[in-house]
Amino acid sequence: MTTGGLLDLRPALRPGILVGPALTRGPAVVHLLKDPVTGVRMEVGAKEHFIITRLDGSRSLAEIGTEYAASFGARLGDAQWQQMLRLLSTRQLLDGGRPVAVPPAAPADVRRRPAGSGLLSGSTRMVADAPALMDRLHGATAFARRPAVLVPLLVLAAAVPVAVAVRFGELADQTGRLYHQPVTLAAVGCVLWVSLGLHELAHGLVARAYGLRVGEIGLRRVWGVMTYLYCEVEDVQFLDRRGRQVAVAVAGAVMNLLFLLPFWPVWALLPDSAQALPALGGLLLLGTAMALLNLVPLPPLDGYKILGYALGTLRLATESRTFLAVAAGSLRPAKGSAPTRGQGDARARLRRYPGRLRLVYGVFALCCALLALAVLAGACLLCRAALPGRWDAWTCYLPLALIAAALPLRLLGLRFAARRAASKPAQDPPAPEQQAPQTTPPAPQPGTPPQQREKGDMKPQPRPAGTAIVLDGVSKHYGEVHALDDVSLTVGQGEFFGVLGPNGAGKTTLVEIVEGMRRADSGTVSVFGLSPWPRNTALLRRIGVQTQTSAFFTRLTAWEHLETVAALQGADRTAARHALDLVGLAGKERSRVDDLSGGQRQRLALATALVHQPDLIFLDEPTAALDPEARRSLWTVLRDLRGEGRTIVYTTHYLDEAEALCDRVAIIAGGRVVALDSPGALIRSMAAPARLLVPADRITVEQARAVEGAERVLLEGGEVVIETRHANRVLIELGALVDMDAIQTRTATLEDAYLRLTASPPPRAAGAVAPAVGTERSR
Ligand SMILES: Nc1ncnc2c1ncn2[C@@H]1O[C@H](COP(=O)(O)OP(=O)(O)OP(=O)(O)O)[C@@H](O)[C@H]1O
Repeated sequence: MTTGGLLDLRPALRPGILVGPALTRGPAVVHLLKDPVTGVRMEVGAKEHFIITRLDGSRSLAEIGTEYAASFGARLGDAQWQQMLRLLSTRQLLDGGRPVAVPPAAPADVRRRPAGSGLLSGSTRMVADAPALMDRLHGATAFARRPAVLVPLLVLAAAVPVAVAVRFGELADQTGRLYHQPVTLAAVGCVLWVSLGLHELAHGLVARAYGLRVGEIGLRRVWGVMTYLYCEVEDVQFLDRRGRQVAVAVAGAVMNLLFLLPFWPVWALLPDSAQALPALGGLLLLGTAMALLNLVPLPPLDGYKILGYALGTLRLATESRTFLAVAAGSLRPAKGSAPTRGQGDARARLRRYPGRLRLVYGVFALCCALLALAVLAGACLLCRAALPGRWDAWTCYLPLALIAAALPLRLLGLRFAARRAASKPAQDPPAPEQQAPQTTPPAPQPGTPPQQREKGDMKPQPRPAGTAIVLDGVSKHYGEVHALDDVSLTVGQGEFFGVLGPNGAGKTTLVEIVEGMRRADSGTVSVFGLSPWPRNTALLRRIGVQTQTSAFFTRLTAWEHLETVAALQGADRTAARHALDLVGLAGKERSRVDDLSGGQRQRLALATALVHQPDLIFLDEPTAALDPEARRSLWTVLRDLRGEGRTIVYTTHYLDEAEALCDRVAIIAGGRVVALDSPGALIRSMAAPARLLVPADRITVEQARAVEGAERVLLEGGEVVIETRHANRVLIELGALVDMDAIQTRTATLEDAYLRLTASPPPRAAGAVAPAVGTERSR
């Protein structure tokens, strides 16, 4: 590939691409990017953002490069520009690039009712055209946005909690009486339910006023005990001013307080003997409490969003937890005089947090702990107030007693569920986690050609935000063989995570421990917040495992096989159809399994792992033994899966595949993680030289050696290969000797980085090579 003219290009970002302001996630500064056509969201680092915001069609890459060098003190090489452009192009973000592949509209029940969403939990869309409704409401409420109306309204809303505080005694007394009037209490509950609906609409209206879109309005059911109106507001984090983001989030609570205003004068004017007093007093007190409780900064309440927006942080709670874990890890007492490897890593990670963020995450964690204590204390006081006098002496300890009783019950429940799963896994009810509504991102269009390799730090944003897998200090040995040694890593939800390493490195052991098929000797493993060992029924349905030796019902047709697997998994025929379509076997449903080609069987194995729509998929070399074309077309399927927001853990020996597909890879050698980063970052970190290839009949080895900047010259086949870290300079020099079209540039690949990293693996503990006798092996 020739590079001449690259820096003269003047690319532009496609119009309409949303680029968000700076946010902090963990110790890093990131920006969100969203393609409004495909709905795909990504996170980019500050440097990528710097470049992307300058791609306006008027500036050349050379000019942007100069600005970049002035700001970051480093020049971007051709290889980096190529990576960046390729990445933007494959993500269809460049103007005039590949036509945008608009994802097909998924059927409403697929979008709104993912696996686990049912009668008791889930969401139902209530408004056909939510944006149009919001437009009309926006017009109708224009008067309220005038400062002359808005400011007094806000003052009145703020006055409501003050008034409640002043008249708290009377209101509490009347609320107490309300609890003895169940019918009136239910009526008050209904009024508050209406207030909750208005709360959601208020979020939508303020968002609409700032030009945001309301995606959907509907009813959400939670565990069959609660139903409430929701209004999905999109892209709040893309608003350029934090004040506006906060305004969208705070609007709901303000609406709840405004809703109470008309009831105040009625309540104040009623005589003391009026029968309606408990209802009105209860409404005012409970309505205000509802509004204020919503402002508590804990997820998923509005107060948490407000705090995140105000501080400009992403996933504050998760990142605070991570920060605490890192801080605790760095303090862990060392076994000997020197810090342990894990402790050293934690200290290095801790140093990456700037002082302000340490304060933010630390204070947030502390406040959460205090809030939890305050809630517990509040519950104790409530018990004391609500229960009859003779219990007074000890009723205040009731919440504590309940928590103490709930813990062993919960543990018992988990054990029971695990045993049940072991005996008849197919008939377990869906896990509650799975029933929680979740947004399925649009899948890329079927048939989209396989994308090119994607490197660099730009990663699609994991959806939904959160962690899928956390391993902390995991070790495993088989007799004398230490298969895993103090492995710690985290896989984000929605991440495509590669596990690479030479034979015997410990990959299978690692994956099997996460799957819950093996028990770690030490360390902790958590999958979606739960321990996978012993086999955890709540996790079984969220995990799909594809192995190279997937068992098939070979005498059945592909469709019968999938239908059978779906039935065993408790999934319906729609799920089997979805899985079959997803892997591109739609035309093969009538073929018998043993008549399928190797590639088609691999696809069927994938469909088998997917049939119950798991959130986390383990893939073990799904493209092994496939021809190049079949491999590439399976890549498309895997990308589609990734596009659906699923988390994928991918074990492979094909490094080109890992480079093309994975957001991050962990390279394991000798039972340890020797590198963990995005393929692009790993390649850069190894600073491997670029290779320039010139046909041997155009240049001699001696001439090539004489070129300034050439570090190593080899004769490979019919090519003279020049290795250099100064490809630009060498290219210019070579241009004087041979025609530019004859030069091919090969930038460093993940394979180069991998070979260097695994060249001298850390020594495995005693007896690493010889497998121990008598231990079990399941794969
Ligand atoms: N059940 C077992 N009993 C004894 N030793 C084992 C057992 N399972 C794995 N090992 C050893 O543990 C080490 C790690 O094995 P593991 O299968 O996890 O590596 P791997 O990276 O998956 O290898 P491959 O690339 O061949 O699949 C190897 O030295 C292996 O011989």
